[in-house]
Amino acid sequence: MSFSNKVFIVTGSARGVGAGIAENILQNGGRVTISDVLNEVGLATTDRLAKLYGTEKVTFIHCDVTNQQSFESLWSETEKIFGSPVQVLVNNAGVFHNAGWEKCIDINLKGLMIGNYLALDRMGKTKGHGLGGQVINVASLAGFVAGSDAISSPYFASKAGVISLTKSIGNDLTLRTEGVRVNAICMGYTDTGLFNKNKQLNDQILEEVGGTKNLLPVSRIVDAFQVLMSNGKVNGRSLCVMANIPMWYYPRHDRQEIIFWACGAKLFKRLRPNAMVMEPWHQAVFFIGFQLFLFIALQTLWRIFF
Ligand SMILES: NC(=O)C1=CN([C@@H]2O[C@H](COP(=O)(O)OP(=O)(O)OC[C@H]3O[C@@H](n4cnc5c(N)ncnc54)[C@H](O)[C@@H]3O)[C@@H](O)[C@H]2O)C=CC1
Ligand SMILES: CCCCCC(=O)/C=C/[C@H]1C=CC(=O)[C@@H]1CCCCCCC(=O)O
Repeated sequence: MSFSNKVFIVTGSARGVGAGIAENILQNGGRVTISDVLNEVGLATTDRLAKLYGTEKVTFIHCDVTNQQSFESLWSETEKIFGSPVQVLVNNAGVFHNAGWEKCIDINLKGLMIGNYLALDRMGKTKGHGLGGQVINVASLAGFVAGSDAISSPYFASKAGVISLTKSIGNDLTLRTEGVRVNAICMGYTDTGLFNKNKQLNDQILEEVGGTKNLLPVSRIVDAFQVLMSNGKVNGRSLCVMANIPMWYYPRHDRQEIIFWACGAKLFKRLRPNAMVMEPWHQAVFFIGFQLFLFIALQTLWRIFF
C-alpha cells in the first residue's frame, strides 16, 4: 500500500516492533516520527533509516508516553517538521511486567489512553484538523488470556485494558463525529531483541510455545499493520496474529457471548429456581448440551432436505 507522504507517529520505535513498522512506513513512501525514551538507540535507528529513505522523511523526537505534555509536543513538533498534519498514530510503546507493575500499567495503559485521546483531539472534526485518521494500538494476545503467575499479571491486565479501550473508543459514533478509526494488533510472542536479554524467560517462553519456529518474526506484525492500513472499514477491532496461521479479527461486539450466557442462566433458573449462581460445571454442561442440540438439529434438517 502506498502511503504517499502521509505523516505517521510511532511511539516506542527506537527498536523492535516499532522500528519495523517505522521502516515499513518509509518503504511505502510515508513520513514518520520515530519516538522513544531511548534517545541514543532512537537516533541511531533514525540515522540508519534516513540514509536509506531520505532525511526529509524521518525524524526522531524524544517522548515519554506517560507524560501528557511530552506527547502533545511530540504531535506539534511532528506537524511543524513535516509541515503536514499527522494522519496515523501507532501506539506501540510498551514494557513487560519486569519493569514493575505501576510502570507497566502507566506505560501500557495510561500511555495509550493519552495517545488515543490526543489523536481524537488533533485529528478529529470537533477540535482537530478534521481530516480524520487512524490509531493503531499495539496490544497482545496476553490481553485475552490469563498469565500463569501473579508477577506477570500487570502485563496481561494492561493488554486486556488496551483491547477494551480499542473496542470502546473505536465505536461508530466516534467514527461518524470525529472521522477517526481505532484498531489494535494482538500478537503472540514476537522475536524482538528482547528475547536475547533474559535467558530464563527465553527458555520458559520457548518451551511454552514449542521452539523458535513458533515465535513471530517482526515482519508478521508489519504485515498486520499493513492489513489494518489497507482495510478502510474496520473499527474497534483487534487483529490477532499467531505464528504459522492466518490472522483473524476479534469481533468488537462480544455482546453475543453475553446474550448466550444470559439465555443459559435463564434456562438454568427453570431447572434450579433457587440457585444463586450457575457454576462453571453447569456452564460446561449447558455449552456441551447446546452443541449437541445444534448437531442434532442440523442433522435432522439435512435428512429432511437432502
Ligand atoms: N515481543 C513480544 O513478544 C510482544 C510484544 N508485544 C508488544 O509490542 C510492543 C513493542 O514491543 P517490543 O518491540 O517487543 O519491545 P521493545 O522493548 O523492543 O520496544 C518497546 C519500546 O518502547 C519504549 N518505551 C518504553 N517505555 C516508554 C515510554 N514511557 N515512552 C515511550 N517509549 C517507551 C522502549 O524504550 C522500547 O524502545 C509492546 O507494546 C509490547 O507489549 C506484544 C506481544 C508480544
Ligand atoms: C498467549 C500470551 C501471548 C503473550 C504475548 C506477549 O505479549 C509476550 C510478551 C512477553 C515477551 C517478554 C515478556 O516479558 C513478555 C511477557 C511474558 C509473560 C510470560 C509469563 C509467563 C506466563 O504467565 O505465562
